[in-house]
This record gives sequence, C-alpha cells and structure tokens, in this order.
Amino acid sequence: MTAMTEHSSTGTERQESDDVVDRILRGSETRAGLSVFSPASAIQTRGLRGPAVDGDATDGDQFDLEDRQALRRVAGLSTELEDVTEVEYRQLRLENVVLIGVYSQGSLQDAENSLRELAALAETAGAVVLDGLLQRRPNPDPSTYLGSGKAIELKNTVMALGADTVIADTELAPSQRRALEDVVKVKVIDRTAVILDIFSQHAKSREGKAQVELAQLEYLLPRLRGWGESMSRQAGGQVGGAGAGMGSRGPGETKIELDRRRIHTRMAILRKKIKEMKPARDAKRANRVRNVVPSVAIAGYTNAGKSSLLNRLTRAGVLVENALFATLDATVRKSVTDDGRPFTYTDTVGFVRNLPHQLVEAFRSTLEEVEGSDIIVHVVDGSHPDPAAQLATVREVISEVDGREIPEVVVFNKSDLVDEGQRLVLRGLVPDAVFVSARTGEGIDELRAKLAELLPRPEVELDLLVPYDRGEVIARIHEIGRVVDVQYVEAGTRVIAKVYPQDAPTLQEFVA
Ligand SMILES: Nc1nc2c(ncn2[C@@H]2O[C@H](COP(=O)(O)OP(=O)(O)OP(=O)(O)O)[C@@H](O)[C@H]2O)c(=O)[nH]1
Ligand SMILES: [Mg+2]
Repeated sequence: MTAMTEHSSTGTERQESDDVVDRILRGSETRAGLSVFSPASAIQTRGLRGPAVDGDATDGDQFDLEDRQALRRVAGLSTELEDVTEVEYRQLRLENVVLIGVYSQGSLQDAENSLRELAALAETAGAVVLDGLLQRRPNPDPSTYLGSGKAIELKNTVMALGADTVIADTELAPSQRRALEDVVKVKVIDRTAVILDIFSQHAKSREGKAQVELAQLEYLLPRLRGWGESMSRQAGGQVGGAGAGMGSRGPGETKIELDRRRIHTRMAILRKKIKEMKPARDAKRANRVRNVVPSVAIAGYTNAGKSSLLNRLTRAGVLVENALFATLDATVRKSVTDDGRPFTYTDTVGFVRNLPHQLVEAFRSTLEEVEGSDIIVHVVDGSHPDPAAQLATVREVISEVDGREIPEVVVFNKSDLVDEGQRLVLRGLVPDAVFVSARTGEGIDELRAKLAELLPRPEVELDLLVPYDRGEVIARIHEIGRVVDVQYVEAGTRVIAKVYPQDAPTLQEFVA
C-alpha cells in the first residue's frame, strides 16, 4: 500500500472514529430503552437451511449453504457504499446481510452450526439474513479474512443479492475489516460487533448498561490504536527509529490521541461506577444469604428457554422472546416447595460460544448469581442440532465462576420438539436429565419434585409466641422457614415453625 492510500484511508477512518467515539461518549442514556429491537424468528433465518455440500473440497472451496435461487432478492437496492464513514460498529441498522465464515479441515459441521448461531444473532439485531458462505482454508487470510479470490466472489454475491452488510463469523482485525470492505464495497462487521450491539440494546440495569458501554469502548480502543500505529509506522519508516515524532504529529495523530485519552477517561469513570455498584448488589445478595433462603439458578445457552421455564415454574411474567439474549439482567423470583419451604429462582443471561472477551466481565457479573446458588438448573434446548456443545460451553463457564461444587440438574427443554430417537441421544448425554417442555408443561412437576428433593430442609423446630402487634415477625417466619402449625391464643400468635439453624437465634425472644 502506498503512502498516499494509507493517508487517505487513515483520514477516512479518523472521521469514522470521530463519529463512533462521540456517540458512545455521549452516554448511554440515548441508547437505553430506545431499543428498535424487533423479535425476529431466529429459527426461520432464510438462507441457512438445507444441507451444505461437502465436496472433496480442496483448499479455498466455497459453499453456498442454500441454493441461491431460492433466496428472496431485494431489487433496486444500491450495493455501492457511498461513503465509508457510514460504517460503524454500533447501531448497525442492519438490513440485508450475507454471513461469511472460514473453516479448516474436518470442522464443517461446527462452522455450519456457528454460522447458524451467527444468523440468529444477526436476526436478533434486526437483520435479514440472505445467505451464508463458508470457505475452507487452513487459516483465515491475514489481510482479507477470505482469500482474495473468494473475496471478489463474495462481492459478486453481495451485489447479486442486494445485500448491504457482510458479517464475518469471527473477530476481525481492524485491518482485515478495512481490506475486505475495500473489496466488497459494502459494510463489513464482525461477530463481536453484533453481540455488542445486541447487548447494548438489551442491557436494562445501570450496571448492565455500564458494563456494556465499557465493553464497547474496549472493543473500540485497539481499533483506534490500529490507525494510530499504522501512521507511526509509516513515519518511522521515513524518519527512522526514535525520531518518529516529526511528521507523525499531524492532526490525525493528535485527534486519535485525544480520542484515546477521552476513551480512557470514560473507561476509568465506568470502572469506578461499576465498582461502586458492587456493594449494592452484594448487599442485596447478602440479604438473601443471611436469611438463608435457598436459591435455584436457571442457567443455560441463550434461547434454550430459561425464561419460559421460569415462567412455567412460577407463572412470573419474565420476558420471553425468540431471540438471543432476551434476558440480560438476572431476575429473581420467589417460590415455595409443595411442603412449604421458600426458595428463589434466578433467571440468568444466556451463554453463547466465543463470547467476545470484552463482554466476559459483563457476563460474569450476571453469573455471580449462579455462584451463590444452591442448585443450578442447567437448561439445554433439546431440539438444538448440537446439544453436547451447548452443555460443554455452559459447564466450562460455570466452573470458571466457581460453580463446580453446586449440584446441577440438567433439563432438556422443548421436549415437544424432540422425537424418540433424539431423546435417546440426549439420555445418552446426561442419563439423569429431566425432559420438560415449557410450552406444554411436560415434566414440570417432575422437575419441581426433583428440586424440592435437593433443596436444603430447615430442621430446627421452634415453638414461638408472637404478640399481635408484631405481624412483621410472622411474615419473616413465613419467608425464612416452614410454618407447621398456627394457633391464635390470647397473648398472640402461637407458631410452630421449622427454620434453618442459622436463623434460630434471631427468633430467640419469641420462643414460647
Ligand atoms: N417449542 C418450544 N419452544 C420453547 C419452549 N421453551 C421455550 N421455547 C421458545 O424458545 C424461545 C426462547 O425462549 P426464552 O425463554 O426466551 O429463552 P432464554 O433461554 O430465556 O433466552 P435468553 O434469555 O435470550 O438467553 C422462545 O421463542 C420460546 O417460546 C418449549 O418447551 N417448546
Ligand atoms: Mg431469558
């Protein structure tokens, strides 16, 4: 690349970075709550059905996952990118997208599943998926991700389909994204950008929003540095070594420096905020811990049906959407076993494979709920093409947040969609799993019974006399233990209750 083009592309990028930086730094208020999200059916993604053709592919072969003739085409849409500055990684306004991925020998099935998941993600972000293309290559091309010949083929596909965005099933290096964009002439983004976008649309709590904004800035930062570095390198080449200051101190560098500093400042503020929020969350949790109300965490892959199951179990109105990441903040519901023991259910954020590393922290903070729970209900979509991978991904993360010691109940959900053959396969995977359908209610009672079995039992029996003007004590007994008998006597309410040993001393003054 000549110095000229390097200069001009850097100039363009600088303007782009300007927009993005400004927008993000303007704060999350404008973004939050104004979600333009429309739940799209993640299952009915066009262009990704049908078997892929696995030929005796030599290196560099590219497959259409579906005959292109079957795709609906949008006529009259310009595919030419007017102005590259329109390209940004957030507020994607995705419309018609083509997905691309690279796989190496033997991992076609995996690449396909991953591309299917990317399609669901893209739909969650509001896009229509037109096609998915995979190229077989030992490694992605360092400069354009797909090989250069395939990149040109991609450009033709994009034009023929009237697509306006290409999404790569990976995290692209900033230079790769730029180079591929130069070839295909439409916006190119990566999987990380899509996930960040969805997270920013869905984060609801203050902490969730702060975590996501932090993640966005973290994603942005190396991309700024990339531009800055290419300029320094260039100047370094001309001037040599340490004297690179002159000539690299153009307005561009200054602007990037400025952006970088502003981002760092903002990130520091966000980190501080998040730190300050932690005590509040801990206090909330400590409250439950102190009361020893046992908790059941519902964890699992995104779209497995965790929220639906929680609704079934508690009839609580938790948001259920056929989209990935419908739940971004943990939701806690009270419940009670058939024999009267109170406990809580906690809904959690869905897992996704290859979670962008910037989001791991945001994600973990929601999983602290899992860490503090007594039982993990691990929900797996029984109708998913690769349940074993889902199981493995989730277990890996659970062990990372120190949830290894917590009893796990594996639940294969969506059993209404699972035939006998698949059931056998699933049984083989986890012999003692419970099959349920949040939709039809199948297996729900069995699951409830299993949880009741595993939940700790309050074993200290207390005979209490609570004066009538201490109604709050009665309420508390109901909350923390199991009431065996109630009698209304002259001096107050006579309660025989079973509580956890830790709670017994707090009721000492009422012992009859
Ligand atoms: N057929 C069928 N569909 C189900 C069942 N349970 C959930 N679904 C559907 O699966 C989709 C995802 O359900 P959610 O409950 O939002 O899934 P989730 O695991 O909470 O997803 P996230 O919060 O995004 O991680 C929705 O379209 C549900 O209607 C079931 O038992 N059978
Ligand atoms: Mg959910």
